[in-house]
Parts: sequence; C-alpha cells; structure tokens
Amino acid sequence: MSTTMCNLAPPLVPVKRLEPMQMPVIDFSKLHQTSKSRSLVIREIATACRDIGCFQVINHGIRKSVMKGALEVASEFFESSPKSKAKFISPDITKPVRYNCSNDGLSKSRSLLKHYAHPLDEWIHFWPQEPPSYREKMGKYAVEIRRVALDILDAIFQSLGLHQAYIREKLEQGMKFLAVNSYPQSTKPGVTVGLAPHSDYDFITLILPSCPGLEVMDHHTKSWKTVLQPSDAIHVHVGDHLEVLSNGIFRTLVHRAVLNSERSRVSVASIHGFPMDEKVKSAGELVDEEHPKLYRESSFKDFLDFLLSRRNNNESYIESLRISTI
Ligand SMILES: O=C(O)CCC(=O)C(=O)O
Ligand SMILES: [Fe+2]
Repeated sequence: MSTTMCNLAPPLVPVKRLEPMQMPVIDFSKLHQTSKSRSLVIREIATACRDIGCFQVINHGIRKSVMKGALEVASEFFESSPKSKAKFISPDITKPVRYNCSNDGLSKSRSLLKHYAHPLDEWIHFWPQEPPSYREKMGKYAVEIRRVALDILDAIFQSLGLHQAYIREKLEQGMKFLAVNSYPQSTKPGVTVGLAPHSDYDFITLILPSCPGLEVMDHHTKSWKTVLQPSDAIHVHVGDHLEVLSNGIFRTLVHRAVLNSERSRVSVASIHGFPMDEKVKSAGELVDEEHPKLYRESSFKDFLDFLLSRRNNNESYIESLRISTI
C-alpha cells in the first residue's frame, strides 16, 4: 500500500467482538465519609491502578446537567461554521488553544479542540465563543472535573505513601488541559480506528464520552478490551508521568478510540499534570537498592519537545524515559 493511501484511509481492523474490560466502579462519595471507608476506596483505587491501569468513578459530585452541558457544547463547537473553527487551527502543538482536524498520525479520523483549563481565569478568554455558551458550560465542567481529579490524585499518592504537601502544591499550580474530541459515525463494516493507540503523558486522564468508543489494552493479555461506561460515570486511567513518579508500580495505559457504528461521538478528556517546566521524577521514597530508579525525569515541556522531535520514530514517550537496566 502506498504511503499516501495510508495517510488518507483510517485503518480497518478485522471485525471481532471485543470483551469488555472488567474494571472497578468506585463509589467516590465513600472517599469522604469515614476514615475506614476512605481507606477502602484508596485501596480499591490503588489496586485498579496497579493491576489494570484504569477504573471508573460514580457519585463523584459532578451534576448530570454539567456533564450534559459539556458534551452538548463540545458537539455544537464541532458543528459550528468552518470559519469559527478556523481561527483555532494551528500546526503549533504548543498553543494553549488549538483546533486540529487533519490526520496527524495519532488522529486517524478525529477532530480535536485542545485548550488549557487551569487556572481557568487565565485561559477561558481564549476559548471558543461559538456556541455562545461554550465558555460557561465547558468552564463549569473544567472546574468540577479538576476537583475530582485532585481528590483521586490525593488518594493515589496516599496509597504510595508519598509527601502530599509538595505534590499538592505542584498540582495546585499544575498543568491541566481539556482535549475535546469529535469522531464521525463509522460508515464502513469492521472497526475503524479514530484515534490511534497511545498513552497520555500526564498523571491521570479522566474521560467523559457521549457514547462507547474507547478501548484499552489489557496489561495481562495484551489484547484490546472495550470500555462500557454508565452514563454518569467518569473513566480514569493512568498516564506516563504516574508510571514515572511511582517508579513503575503503576503502569501507563495504552488506549485508542474507535468509531461508533450507530452515531458520531464526542469525548472530553481532562489531562492532569505538574506545571509546564516542573520535572516529574521517580519518588525518592520508592527508590532503593532493591528498586532502582527506572525512568529519567521529565516535564510537560519535555513531552512537547519529544513530540516535535519524534515525527518519524515510533518510540513512545514512556519508552524514551525508561533507563536501560542491562
Ligand atoms: O475519545 C476517547 O475516548 C479517548 C480520547 C483520548 O484518548 C485522548 O484525548 O487522549
Ligand atoms: Fe488519550
């Protein structure tokens, strides 16, 4: 097949009914009830991160109307006029607000609106104004999902026995952006990949989808599993920087999005990490003679530089950080 054809046609994967990923659905309200229920939830989260790299949360306190509002304005943005979207188009991946609707290797058949979302006051003025309620509705979701993410990260770091204050401080100042994704309905028989397999660079990613389409790579069987998500649940998975910080106790989750055969799909992925230039390194508490440091330190800025320099190389970011132990 010629390279041109490769670039134009989203890859077809043989039709095969995938098994759903068996993952815990965690009742988040129990995190703040008694110290006993908190300990149990922390243990559930840590086990999920260690064994499968993902879980779902319910009773997280984000109102249904806020989740619905975010998905609605996401769809409306992608349906808005080409002119209103065009002003966000840029080949520069370092832009704080960026719209991309071309096949960039990772996006096979996906349009992406990416925007920084914390501190919200600093960035919201750059967000789309079409539809007119975009800033208000996506802004509400951005604030609420960040609260959930910080609570989950607190629980994860507590399970690892790490100093909360330093990490909390860095996360307070931290890098958070929203990747708002749009995928067309699949029109072909078989499975069409909309977003190619990848892992996220961050600590954790939280995903709110409008319908099924997310698939995750099972750590144990190395096979794809589909993600079934109750409508008010949020999907959470481990990213590269959590693998680094935990010195490999938790492993980043490879995932992809396939096109839904019944409808078009939008998803809002919220990405959480340290500030742009802050290096993430394997926590000192988790490194000793028996557990040598497995990763090089790196920041979000280093990740962007990696993407810019990679172009023709298939190495993933986490692979580029692994220290050879041979
Ligand atoms: O659309 C999805 O479910 C996945 C999105 C995703 O992986 C991303 O934005 O990094
Ligand atoms: Fe992702």
